[in-house]
Amino acid sequence: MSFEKAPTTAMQSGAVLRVENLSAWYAESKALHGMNFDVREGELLTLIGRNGAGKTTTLRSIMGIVRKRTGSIKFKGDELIGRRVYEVARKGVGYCPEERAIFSSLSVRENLTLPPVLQKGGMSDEELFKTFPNLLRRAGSQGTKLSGGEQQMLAIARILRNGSRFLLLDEPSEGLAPVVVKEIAEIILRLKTQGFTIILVEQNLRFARRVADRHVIVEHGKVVDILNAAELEADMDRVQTYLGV
Ligand SMILES: Nc1ncnc2c1ncn2[C@@H]1O[C@H](COP(=O)(O)OP(=O)(O)OP(=O)(O)O)[C@@H](O)[C@H]1O
Repeated sequence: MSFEKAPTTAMQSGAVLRVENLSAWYAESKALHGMNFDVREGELLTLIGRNGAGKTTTLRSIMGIVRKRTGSIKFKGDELIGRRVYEVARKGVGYCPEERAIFSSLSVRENLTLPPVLQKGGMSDEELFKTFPNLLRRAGSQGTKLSGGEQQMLAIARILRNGSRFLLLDEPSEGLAPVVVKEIAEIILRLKTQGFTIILVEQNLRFARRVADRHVIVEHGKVVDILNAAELEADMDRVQTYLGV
């Protein structure tokens, strides 16, 4: 598999998202234990770590899906802790869950147009279909009839249409064939070039390496290391040790 190299991000300005001492719970069970990291405008950051490390919980905590949290999550200076999911979404944060959440009985077009536009500047249907030509071909097909890759594209397209400029993508490559993974990587790189800010949870290190500016390594609900793309390339052993591969 070969990817184009990620475009270098222009010197990033300040943090658009700042996570400080974030802890989170599922009922009485603590899943995050004081996470600290930030994301700069236009940056593509990955969360990497073993199964159960807390990557998905971090995205769900930012989005407000996990409600029981302490610490601070500041988005453009506003505190997100205490906010409801719809309020976070209205601020321009889009979440694409691992399970993709496609309405199976609806067509591609209906899946795209059903959710409300939350922010001005969402992609028009024309732009969307240009970015995702496969979806144009399948516009009338039912959600269940789509391949895994098409479902992933639809899930991403949906949050672009609603105007989100800050994207939380949970394992978009999961379960997809290498050729489709490559297509998704190219779409993500294009979004980055267009100025979207992205947090990507990814187990596929090869995929993560090709698209990201920085990598946040998560272990037992904590950030144990942060490496930029060049540092990761220079010290793959370090990352592989974290991942246990
Ligand atoms: N709905 C839930 N209820 C209770 N515990 C949960 C729930 N979801 C996750 N957990 C627990 O929280 C911890 C962090 O899980 P999380 O899904 O965030 O990890 P992850 O790094 O995303 O791993 P994976 O790639 O396996 O999803 C794990 O111990 C997991 O068992």
